[in-house]
Amino acid sequence: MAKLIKRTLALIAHDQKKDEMVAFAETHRAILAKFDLVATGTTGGRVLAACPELSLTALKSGPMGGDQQIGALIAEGQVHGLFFFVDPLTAMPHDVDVKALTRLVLVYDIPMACNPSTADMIIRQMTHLN
Ligand SMILES: O=C(CO)COP(=O)(O)O
Repeated sequence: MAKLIKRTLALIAHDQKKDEMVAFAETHRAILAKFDLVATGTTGGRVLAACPELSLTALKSGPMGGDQQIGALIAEGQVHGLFFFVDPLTAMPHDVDVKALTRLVLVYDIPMACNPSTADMIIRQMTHLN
């Protein structure tokens, strides 16, 4: 029987990592097209500009609560994978939000990739999900 509900993946990239997120989305656009996507605001805008065919909902920008929105979706069981390209070299005003989000990923055992090489491996494993 056909599956009626697509699984959802979340995409987030800090500013210094957004080009890498766009490259990731372009490389894997065929797989990503099989999922519903959510993203923080600026990341979502960049990905949609590069891959307008994707089904992507852009939430608030990270510093304005976007990480928390994605954390809430994880707590509700609505996110099945997180691709969060983290910048380890820049201090973030919303660092506590980032920590809260990654904590919920651990609580709910959601697959998470924090860099492009891990993201490549995980997305290839996800081809069979949808
Ligand atoms: O800050 C972010 C994640 O912590 C990303 O937010 P934006 O995608 O809105 O830049």
